[in-house]
Amino acid sequence: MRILVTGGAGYIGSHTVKLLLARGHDVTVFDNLSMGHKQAVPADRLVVGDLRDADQVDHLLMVNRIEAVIHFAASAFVGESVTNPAKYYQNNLLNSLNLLDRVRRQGVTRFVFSSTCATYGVPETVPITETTPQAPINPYGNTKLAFEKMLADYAPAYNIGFTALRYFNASGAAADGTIGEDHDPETHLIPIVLQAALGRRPHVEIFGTDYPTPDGTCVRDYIHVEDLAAAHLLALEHIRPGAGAFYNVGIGTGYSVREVIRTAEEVTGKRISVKEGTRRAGDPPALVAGADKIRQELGWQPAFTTLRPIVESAWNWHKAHPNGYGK
Ligand SMILES: NC(=O)c1ccc[n+]([C@@H]2O[C@H](COP(=O)([O-])OP(=O)(O)OC[C@H]3O[C@@H](n4cnc5c(N)ncnc54)[C@H](O)[C@@H]3O)[C@@H](O)[C@H]2O)c1
Ligand SMILES: O=c1ccn([C@@H]2O[C@H](COP(=O)(O)OP(=O)(O)O[C@H]3O[C@H](CO)[C@@H](O)[C@H](O)[C@H]3O)[C@@H](O)[C@H]2O)c(=O)[nH]1
Repeated sequence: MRILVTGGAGYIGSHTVKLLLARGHDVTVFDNLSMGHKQAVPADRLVVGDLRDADQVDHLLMVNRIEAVIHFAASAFVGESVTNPAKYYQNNLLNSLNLLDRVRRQGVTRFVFSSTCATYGVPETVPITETTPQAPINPYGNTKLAFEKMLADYAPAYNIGFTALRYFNASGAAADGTIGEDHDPETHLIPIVLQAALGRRPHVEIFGTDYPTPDGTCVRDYIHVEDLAAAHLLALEHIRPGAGAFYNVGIGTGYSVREVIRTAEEVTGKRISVKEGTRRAGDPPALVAGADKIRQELGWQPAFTTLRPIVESAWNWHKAHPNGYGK
């Protein structure tokens, strides 16, 4: 398939591009490199540009005769979305709408969207299923939910088929060590903990120890980035024009911030210094996936089902690339 991958030089995007290429797809990556890395994708696949430029997007769809779009490009930090919501509405909603309108005009009928468990807000029950009411508690989640709704309205009207994958917390790195997670600034827990283990940070701050969870710290479902990539391939294969589907993608087990730190200490053999801090705005206490639907309907099967091998895979990358992709 001829596929346009927006945000394909980013963390999850680059792992998905790697898998798509390995399966023989014809991939064009479109990324403004605001967060992504040109080293994360083959040079001959990368087009540097911004989704704001709808004409460039339109041109790419046309000249490359694109058959499917996987849309990763977004601003994706929960905390930042609370302090700078304008950035999130511009990038995640308006720029995504630009893309979707050009997709519509060019008659592309397959669209896969990176949604998030942040659309559920503070869920009434855990694990979260796809029918759990969506009520985001941060601007990031609001923008992602709004775009889900746009897709649902566009699909039958314009014969676009879509799958929205609601990822839980992406983590880990490629098994062959070639690509991994490198954000600047880094805000995600696992890379921060591993940077502390490498001595590149003095300590890890725990954002809140008074949550209604077993040890008082937030609980998340960490899903390996290669298992996420595999979910995109399955999604592409199952899309039907004019119809949409929503799937949670997680392992179904939650780990607290303290458990992540403890696991990282075991994996790295290093003591990690911890500072107990206050809550970060916009964080729900516990997000754990009920992911039976994607297993049953798409036959998705994660290779990583517990935290430890996920942290090991991330550690292999961070040890080998202490400066990430470098400057
Ligand atoms: N990381 C997670 O745990 C997680 C969980 C749920 C959902 N998601 C979603 O998955 C997607 C990918 O997340 P990630 O962690 O790989 O993030 P990332 O920041 O590593 O990747 C996003 C990529 O999009 C690019 N980009 C951003 N705005 C752009 C624009 N206007 N035009 C062109 N390129 C642009 C960035 O340069 C970057 O390479 C995002 O949509 C995010 O909201 C991530
Ligand atoms: O230095 C840190 C960093 C994080 N945390 C906590 O660790 C947990 C995980 O945080 P983080 O790794 O920043 O991920 P999330 O905030 O859960 O957000 C990620 O996961 C979401 C799905 O849950 C995605 O939608 C987002 O794009 C992605 O950034 C949260 O409870 C944080 O409060 C800390 O205690 N200290």
